[in-house]
Amino acid sequence: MEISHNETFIEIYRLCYCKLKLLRLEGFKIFIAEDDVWYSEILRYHLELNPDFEVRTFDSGKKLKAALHLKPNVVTLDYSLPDTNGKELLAYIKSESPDTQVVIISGQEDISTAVDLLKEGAYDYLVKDDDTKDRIWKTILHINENVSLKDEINILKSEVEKKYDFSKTIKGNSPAIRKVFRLIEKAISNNITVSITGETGTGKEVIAKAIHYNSERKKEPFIAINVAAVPSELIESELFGHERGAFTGAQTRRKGKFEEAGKGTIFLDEIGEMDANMQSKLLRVLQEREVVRIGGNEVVKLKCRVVVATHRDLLQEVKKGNFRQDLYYRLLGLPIDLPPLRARKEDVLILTKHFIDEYAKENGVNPKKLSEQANKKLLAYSFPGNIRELKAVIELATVLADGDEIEPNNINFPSTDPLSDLTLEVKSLKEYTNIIIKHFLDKHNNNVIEAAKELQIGKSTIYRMLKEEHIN
Ligand SMILES: Nc1ncnc2c1ncn2[C@@H]1O[C@H](COP(=O)(O)OP(=O)(O)OP(=O)(O)O)[C@@H](O)[C@H]1O
Repeated sequence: MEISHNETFIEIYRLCYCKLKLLRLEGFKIFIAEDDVWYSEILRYHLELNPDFEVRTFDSGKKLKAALHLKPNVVTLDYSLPDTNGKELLAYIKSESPDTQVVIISGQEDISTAVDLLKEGAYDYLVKDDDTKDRIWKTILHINENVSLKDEINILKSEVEKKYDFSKTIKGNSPAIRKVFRLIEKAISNNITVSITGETGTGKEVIAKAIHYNSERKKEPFIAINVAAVPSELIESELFGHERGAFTGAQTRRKGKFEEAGKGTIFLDEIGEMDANMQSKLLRVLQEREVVRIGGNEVVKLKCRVVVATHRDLLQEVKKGNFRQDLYYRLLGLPIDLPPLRARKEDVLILTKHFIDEYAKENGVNPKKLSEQANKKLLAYSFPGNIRELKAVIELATVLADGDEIEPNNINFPSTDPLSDLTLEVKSLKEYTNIIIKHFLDKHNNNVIEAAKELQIGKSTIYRMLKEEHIN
């Protein structure tokens, strides 16, 4: 019997050893608290088959407590030690070393005690019998994998944090973006709600993440939700969660985004698109600082920071009656306005260089240069899609450029803007004027009155020019 168990162990061990080796680079500490010395030594023998496991044994609760500062990964705990019981020791371990996982080993099966202990944080409850060693092995393997995954998540998190070190990633040196940097610093050092405004693609989400990943909340979740992208009938349950059976289709209980954010940051993007009914619900949640899942009555305290963004002028929306004034003031907090790219031309070339370098790094090629004419073409364009559009344009230009230099013909704007080519060639004033008139006529479907209105000139001027210049 014993031999077949040994074989099973060694087999499982062989299968899993390589995986464990990959998963963990340092020793995995296992403490066995067991007053039956013989049983304790058998466990130690089996667990030490894995050279990555550092196993220590303790025959009393007192001795185990004295060694807890070594922060074991796992404690296997005999439920009835001579000087204490499993329940008391579990609570002690959880308070002194919260990351330590505790596997309770009991001489007898007692379901209600097992349930109690699991509720209080025990990882598993095993009954001593011939199979216990196999089951401990598997349980420890699970714990080891979980610890490795947690380590991996922490490494990824710190990489994300590095990525959002805003002084390195948010490019730009215009007075406008420098003002934004100063506001981000303010937002980082306190918990005030932040409202970010700016046209699409100006970097609102980048700013929200920079605030989160540079604040004290950086280890907690950053949860983003685009209000405009969620159908209005689902938004309440997305934000606040729901209980099982709260409505047709609610088959399981689900946490809302506020609850998911915990002590982190919730980013409500496109807040200006929220409908009136939902606005009043959100206002109540923000005022009371608590949420209740749909169909439930458990109150969940709100601990997250709120960052909102919109491309709309919210005050204007308040005036038009589309956005609640009280909600507007509750959300305003620290306002950060991101000017469009066309209003910070200094940043266009800085961002262009950044995107060229980024592309080269990602693709393992040398960064290309921008010819002077290509520079001019970029600066003359209005970038309705802002930084997102610039990034796409530069990536395409880098691909299209044959040599080391990006030429104007490699730069293609998705939205054709004839005015952007205006300064590329030297023209007479009359020629410039014709191009402008043609552009505005096109824009208004040849409606002379509308074009004249936008250009703030008389319609007869346009008719005269059409006649003189034979413009169709
Ligand atoms: N200052 C910046 N430096 C470098 N890259 C930036 C900067 N601002 C924005 N970007 C890049 O531009 C793109 C658009 O940014 P982001 O998604 O944050 O814009 P947005 O304003 O939230 O857009 P939308 O309103 O459409 O949601 C992203 O690829 C982002 O990495």
